[in-house]
Order: sequence, then C-alpha cells, then structure tokens
Amino acid sequence: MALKCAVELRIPDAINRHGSPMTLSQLLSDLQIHPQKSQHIHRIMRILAHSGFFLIHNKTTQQEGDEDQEEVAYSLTNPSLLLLQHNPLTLSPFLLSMLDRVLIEPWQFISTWLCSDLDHRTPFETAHGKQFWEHMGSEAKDGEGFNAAMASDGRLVMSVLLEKYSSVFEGIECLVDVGGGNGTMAKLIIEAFPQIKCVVFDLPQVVGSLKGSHNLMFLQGDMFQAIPPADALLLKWILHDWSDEECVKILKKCKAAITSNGKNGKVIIIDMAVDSNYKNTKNDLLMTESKFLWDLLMMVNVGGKERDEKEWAQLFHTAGFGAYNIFPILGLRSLIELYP
Ligand SMILES: C[S@@+](CC[C@H](N)C(=O)[O-])C[C@H]1O[C@@H](n2cnc3c(N)ncnc32)[C@H](O)[C@@H]1O
Ligand SMILES: O=c1cc(-c2ccc(O)cc2)oc2c(O)c(O)ccc12
Repeated sequence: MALKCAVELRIPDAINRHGSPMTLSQLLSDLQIHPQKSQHIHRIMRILAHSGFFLIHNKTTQQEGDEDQEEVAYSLTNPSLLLLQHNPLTLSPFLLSMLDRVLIEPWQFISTWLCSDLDHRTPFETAHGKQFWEHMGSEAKDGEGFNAAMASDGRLVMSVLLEKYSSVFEGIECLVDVGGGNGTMAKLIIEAFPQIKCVVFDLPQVVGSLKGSHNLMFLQGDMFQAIPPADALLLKWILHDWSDEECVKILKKCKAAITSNGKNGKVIIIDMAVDSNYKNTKNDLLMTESKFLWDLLMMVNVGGKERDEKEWAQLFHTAGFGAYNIFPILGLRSLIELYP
C-alpha cells in the first residue's frame, strides 16, 4: 500500500524529473501534500527504500548565512524505474490494478467463504456477488484497469521473449492468443514477425469492440466451447486461473485446434511453475514465498491455482498431449512448449 501510494503520488516520476538524488524538502515541494501531513512522507519513503525501491543518500545543502545541513535524499533503483509513467515497460498499471480495492477486498472474506455453505467459487464472489470475469465484464472501470494491468505485464514478458527466446515463434504462420486480452502481446508478436497472422481470442466484453488490421484479428468466443484452428496457440496467464478439471477441458480444445486438418502445431504457455523441492534451503525463499502468494491470489480471486512441474505434467498427460519443455524465463514466469 505504501508503494501504491508512492505510484499514485507519482514519486518515482518526480525523482526522475529531478535528475539527481532528490532531497525530502525538494520532493515535498514537488508533491501536493497537505502541509500538516508532510512529516509522514519520509516514513513511506523509508520502508520503500528498505524494500529496494529507492536509494537513500545523505546530501549536504548550503543554507545562506547558516551552517551546512545534512538532508536525506532519494534516487531511483531498477524496480522503481519500472514504475515510471513513460517507461514503455512500466508496471504501474499492473501495480495499481492489482492493489485496487476490488481485488483487495476479497482477502477479507477468506474465512467467511471457507465456512459458508453458499455455492461461491471464490472469496471474490462472496465479496462482490459475482464471479471474477463476470464482474470484469459488467464493471467497465475495473475491467479496463485489469486489462491494462495484463497489457503492461505482457509488454515486459514480450521484451524478454523477443530478446532471448524468439525461436519459439519461428515457423509459425497463424497464432491464436487464447484469452489474449486487449491484444498487446499479439501486436508485439506481429511487429517482430510480420509474416505471422494473429488472432486474439477472448470474451465478447474484452474484444467485442476492438478493431484488427490485415494480420491481426479480434475474435470473440469461449475457450471452453471451441478454439480456432492455428499452427500455434499462446496461453499467457490463462491456466492458473482455472481448476485442474477446467484446465483439462481447455487443453483438449487446444489440442483439437492445433491438430485440425492434419496439422501438428504447438501450444506456448506462459505461466508459473512452483518449485516442487521448495523445502531445499538452497532455493530462493522470497521467490517461493511469492509463488505461494500467487497461488492464494488465484484461490481468492479467480478459483485457480499455481502448479509444480509434476502437476503440469499430469494435466498435459490427461488432456492427451505427448511432450513438453519447460523453462523459467522471467521472475515467476516459465515458458512451456507443449506438443500433441
Ligand atoms: C489473466 S487474463 C490474461 C490476459 C492475457 N493473456 C495476458 O496475459 O496479458 C485472462 C484472460 O482470459 C480471458 N477469458 C476468461 N474466460 C474466458 C473464456 N471462457 N474464453 C476466452 N477467454 C476467456 C479473460 O477475459 C482475460 O482476458
Ligand atoms: O486477481 C488477480 C491478481 C493478480 C495479482 C495481484 C497482485 C500481484 O502482486 C500479482 C498478481 O494476478 C491475477 C492474474 O495473473 C490472473 O490471471 C487473474 C487474476 C489475478
């Protein structure tokens, strides 16, 4: 919440505009903080600096006719560079949506949900009276915020995919981005590979009003009913939204789509793989904690889960797939290539 406050106040942008470590008094004169509350900003900055979002410097300032004064000053770090408004890889929309009231409120309802005999899929439904995707379809502001969040995550992931793993897209003529949101990933794919025709397949509420181009098409539908045929399907942050049974249904539709007309395509999955040997102290404890937190996020908001490699393998096998490769690509995200 301290970080959300800093992003809402555009503190990273203020420090960036300043161009050198910015003292607390310079920061205060740039922000529109009520004078009676200005003494609190250093407390917010202190914890964010401790968490690695800002660097603290001691700056000596010369006062006319007075002794030099030491004042605390702040500069940006790699994580706060990713919160600048005009950074093409900014994660601010992700942060603001994920810490919005609508996604935070359901955490207050976990025990109520666990003890209730109401047929609610998630604490999200207990809190808001609707399931996640239905809510995002009916509350335009929340839906747009969530789609913008996913788009900002997509730009970051795509920058890594294109730089280090672009071979996954080689040889593809037609790709369907299943649950592809507002088409951010698809647009970056066709920019890098103009020979690929991309279809962004998502719910009517997400793609119904979006316009395509000569090699980009928006198609509305339900991935539980049918997925359009293609050489390759992309599923980014899709399967962790769903239960095992639902994932098997989606994956069976995926297999039908990549094997229609005698084709032998592939499914490209970008999702999380929890470490199965996390008790091994050599593992990164913070990384594992984050993955377990995401697992709860999926339980609380959408009714999905995060899976370890054994659980992924079981899903693929049950859905009738033959082979897969899995490797970590960026932070919590892994890339899985799945073959019939
Ligand atoms: C977590 S978002 C991921 C969006 C995008 N793949 C990304 O990572 O940026 C899941 C997407 O699945 C879509 N979705 C949910 N249920 C769907 C369904 N039954 N058929 C097609 N898309 C669906 C949502 O509208 C949403 O855009
Ligand atoms: O409802 C969510 C929330 C997240 C989320 C929230 C906070 C974080 O620090 C990270 C992620 O992510 C989601 C997601 O990836 C998804 O596919 C559906 C819902 C949510």
